[in-house]
Amino acid sequence: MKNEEKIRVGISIGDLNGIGSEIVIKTFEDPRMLELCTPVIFASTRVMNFYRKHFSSKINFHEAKSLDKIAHGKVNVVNAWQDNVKIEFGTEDKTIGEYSIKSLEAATDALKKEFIDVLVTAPIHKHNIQSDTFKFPGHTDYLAQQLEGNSLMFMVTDTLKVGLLTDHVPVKDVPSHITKDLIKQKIETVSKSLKQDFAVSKPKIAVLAINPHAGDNGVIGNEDDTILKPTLEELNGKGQIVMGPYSADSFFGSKNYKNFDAVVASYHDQGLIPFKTIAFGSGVNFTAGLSRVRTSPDHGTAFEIAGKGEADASSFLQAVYMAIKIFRNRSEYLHYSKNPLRKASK
Ligand SMILES: NC(=O)c1ccc[n+]([C@@H]2O[C@H](COP(=O)([O-])OP(=O)(O)OC[C@H]3O[C@@H](n4cnc5c(N)ncnc54)[C@H](O)[C@@H]3O)[C@@H](O)[C@H]2O)c1
Ligand SMILES: N[C@H](C(=O)O)[C@H](O)COP(=O)(O)O
Repeated sequence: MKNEEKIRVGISIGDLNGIGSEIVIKTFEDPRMLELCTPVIFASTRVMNFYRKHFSSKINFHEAKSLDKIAHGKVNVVNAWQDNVKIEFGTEDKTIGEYSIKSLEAATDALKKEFIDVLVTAPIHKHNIQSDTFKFPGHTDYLAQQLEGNSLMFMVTDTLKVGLLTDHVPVKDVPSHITKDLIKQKIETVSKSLKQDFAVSKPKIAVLAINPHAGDNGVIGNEDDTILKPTLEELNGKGQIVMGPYSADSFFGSKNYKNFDAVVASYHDQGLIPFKTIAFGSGVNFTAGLSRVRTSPDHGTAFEIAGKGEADASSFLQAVYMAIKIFRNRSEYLHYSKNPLRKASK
């Protein structure tokens, strides 16, 4: 990216029958957004114009005929398909699911080839995206395979950050996934992301217990004593500030989370219920730990309100802001860590 150019924000359109199109249009119909960034929507001009009419929006789309024709100052649309697609808001449809994957694949390819700087994904429907060729439970898992690094589902706002040890894992399988190596890798990723993506120089991290009341000395499970505690001790011995395991039930109610830069939860709902309760609408789902930046809003396809003009676009807007902020922080961090200030000679 040249310095004088705006950050190019790639957008995968998500499930065409969900609220993705509405939140994307609501976000970019404000012309001030074009002063901040250059949006590039991966869908089709035909389908985007259908949405424009449906939502009676004044937004104008610019068809970028190829990735090197992305125009600054415009809301670009790259055709990820040419077909005529029938939209039926609120309907789960396998064929529609295929278009969400075409959009995601085209956007990911552009991200890898650096035609876009960051990726913001509108919500997909996890059931109708499944096929013989696409068997991922979500964006995080797909991008983990496409990009370099160790992925981490990191739910973030400016003041609350929750990372997960396990993400799209059925509850019955959670304990077998939580190994010492996984804990070390995820906490290391949280720590690195706090430094490079959020400019926290000495991260302070809290870890939630796996079992109720941290197992109560083995009365309610022993994983906290046998796996989590010794691993946290080891990490602390290496200079990280990692505290816990804390009983998860009272951790957010007591406001203890405010004492930390990030909280690590053992499994999806342990972390996402408090996060979405506190931050629904302003929260952002960030895939940390990978070679490129991807964010998304903290909600799904919301089929029951799709097409009605009722969708709240604030979380998508925050996802765009957050992707830009992380991209800038990371670029700065990488620049300065490659060129550290020389020590003064004695
Ligand atoms: N990033 C993603 O792609 C993503 C994120 C979460 C869920 N999902 C998927 O979406 C599908 C539906 O999931 P769900 O029903 O559990 O969650 P959901 O977020 O779609 O809906 C939960 C509730 O919140 C409401 N809601 C959600 N977003 C809203 C918005 N922007 N404005 C107003 N109300 C909103 C919905 O109407 C519903 O009542 C599932 O397949 C799920 O896996 C995808
Ligand atoms: N766990 C996410 C959430 O509830 O917001 C959601 O499933 C999306 O996951 P991906 O980002 O992997 O699609």
